[in-house]
Amino acid sequence: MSRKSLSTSRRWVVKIGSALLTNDGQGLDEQAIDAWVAELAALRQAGLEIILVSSGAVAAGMTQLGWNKRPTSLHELQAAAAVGQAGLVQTYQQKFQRFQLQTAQVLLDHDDFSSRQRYLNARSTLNTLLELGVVPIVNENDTVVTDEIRFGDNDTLAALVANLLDAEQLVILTDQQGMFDSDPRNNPNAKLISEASARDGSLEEKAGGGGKLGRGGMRTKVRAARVAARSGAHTVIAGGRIEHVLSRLRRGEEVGTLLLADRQPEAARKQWLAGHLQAKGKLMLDAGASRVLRGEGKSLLPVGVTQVVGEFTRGELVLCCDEQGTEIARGLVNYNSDEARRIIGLSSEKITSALGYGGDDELIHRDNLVLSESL
Ligand SMILES: Nc1ncnc2c1ncn2[C@@H]1O[C@H](COP(=O)(O)OP(=O)(O)O)[C@@H](O)[C@H]1O
Ligand SMILES: N[C@@H](CCC(=O)OP(=O)(O)O)C(=O)O
Repeated sequence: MSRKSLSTSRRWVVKIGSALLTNDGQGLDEQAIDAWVAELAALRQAGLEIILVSSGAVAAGMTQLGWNKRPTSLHELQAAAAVGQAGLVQTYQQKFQRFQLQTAQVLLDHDDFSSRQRYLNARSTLNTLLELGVVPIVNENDTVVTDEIRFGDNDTLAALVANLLDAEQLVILTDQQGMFDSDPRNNPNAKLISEASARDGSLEEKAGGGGKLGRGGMRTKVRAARVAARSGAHTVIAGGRIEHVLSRLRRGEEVGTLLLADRQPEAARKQWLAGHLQAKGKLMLDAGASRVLRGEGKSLLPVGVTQVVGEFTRGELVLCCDEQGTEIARGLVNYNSDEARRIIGLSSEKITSALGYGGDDELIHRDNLVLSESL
């Protein structure tokens, strides 16, 4: 059943990562881009709506500026992205034109997802482009974001775009055949995972970081699958160098790793974006925790909580309130209310001794937390 959804879905977000797009850092891999564009164009012409999330601005800019080492300072990365983004989009534009397809550049940042108005605006523009038959090419707006708010990797951005547009499928193309049970760069015996639930907690332990060109590695891809699953989108992580990878996926062939969403799209969407869940309790936060949640989008740790109000079980929705009692976020809690009462105020390493058994470090993981202003 699971691979069948790839053949029947109508809207895909396809993400192509930096590790794939560049010739080992020596500019854009034009031949590879030719092959993906040909496949994407064929899928589009067969009626599948495609949103392309493409990395490569920094890598392309580095070559144009004659730099052979990726800079570490934000301002140099931004300068490289500003130079490279133009060339990147122009490359796609020319290649899609051969198939009589128009492209559009869409640069998004964190604020576009957290502000309801900008979120709705981005959604309607992207939907209009799709209705017009245009292929939107999305990247992070690297030149304006700051360290605190940038996604950094495009896996997260692609998952949020899948949420935004109710895509049924997120396809992440990378430089490995898919997700392995450990990083194949370090373990030659690593085995490819064919299928798992996007919410399988053990995946993150098997996922390592990225290579010298990519940003997030497998870790951000696993997290992206979980984010995509919120709106019901399944995720495939597959090798971008596999011949005809996209058409093979479309045919339902067993390529790469399929991470299944285990919620229906409508339910997930209502829960997370329209805020339709009934809150079962409240966590009162100290000033530090409120600041971190609001400003940095981090997980909520027990140490920052001063009081637990109401009764709830693990996995239920609770409100997070600041010292004034104002709701600042809501999320799905990792402990029931009794356990939460026993661990609040404690640092994460003390959770096991307080409860007599081990559990999550966070009271609410950031993937399960939404700031209330974004609802
Ligand atoms: N369990 C795993 N399975 C596959 N790849 C993994 C795993 N853990 C870490 N990786 C690494 O993730 C890298 C891909 O991520 P990244 O370098 O960020 O590329 P991209 O630019 O495509 O996002 C691979 O080259 C691989 O070495
Ligand atoms: N926005 C950046 C992409 C960041 C990046 O490399 O992400 P990823 O492809 O997920 O490793 C760029 O265009 O260079």
